[in-house]
Amino acid sequence: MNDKQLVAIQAAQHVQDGMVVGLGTGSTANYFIEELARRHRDEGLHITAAASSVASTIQAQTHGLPLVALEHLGRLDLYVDGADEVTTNLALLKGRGYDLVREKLLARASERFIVLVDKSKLVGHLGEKFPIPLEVIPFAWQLVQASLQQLGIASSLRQNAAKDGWAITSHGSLVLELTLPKTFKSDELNRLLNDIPGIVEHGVFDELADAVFVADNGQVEEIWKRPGNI
Ligand SMILES: O=C[C@H](O)[C@H](O)[C@H](O)COP(=O)(O)O
Repeated sequence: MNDKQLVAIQAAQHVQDGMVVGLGTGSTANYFIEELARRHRDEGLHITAAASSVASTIQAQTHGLPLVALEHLGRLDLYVDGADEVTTNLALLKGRGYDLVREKLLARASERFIVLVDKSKLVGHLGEKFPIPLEVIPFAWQLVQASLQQLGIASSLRQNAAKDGWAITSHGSLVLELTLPKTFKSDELNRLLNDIPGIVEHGVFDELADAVFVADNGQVEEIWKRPGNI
């Protein structure tokens, strides 16, 4: 069993009967969906799931999890997802995939948000290893880029790796990737990006995670924001 699978199985133990559970996107979240489906099938665990992307919808359908559309949700009990970077104050960088909007909606609407990473994702500040992704309304990308330039932040459109052209999200947005000229505190960066019109959503998840489960060579450490809140 690899570290991503290990941490996902541990997170699935936090799911209780009757919960509404948000399903993240990515390779780690896929292991969580598999384990949740196994508990649903083998242990009769009764849950309702909400998917954060087209990819996690298909993963849940393939494994036979009952899904509810976001339109029908007012709140969730638990959201479980991976992340690209995690700081010591549990701020996250997400969005190497394409589904920031639904991911942040679910993270915000959930009673608890558990993040699953391996040790390689721990960083000193956001943007240390990856550019910060922004989903932007297609007709606004140059205006958003100009707003960023005024703040001294360079950005470029994400390319579609599989074919010529630009990356397009599930909601038809373009993706701008930012290279930060200096180290920003996560709350400062969050505020700054929230203030720019034309940005649909961005990859800085500040003050949203309740716990980060970190896998390291077959061991899992659970870091809870409020100790004892397990
Ligand atoms: O949009 C992508 C999500 O933020 C993923 O949760 C993140 O990229 C981590 O993915 P993985 O679990 O595959 O490392």
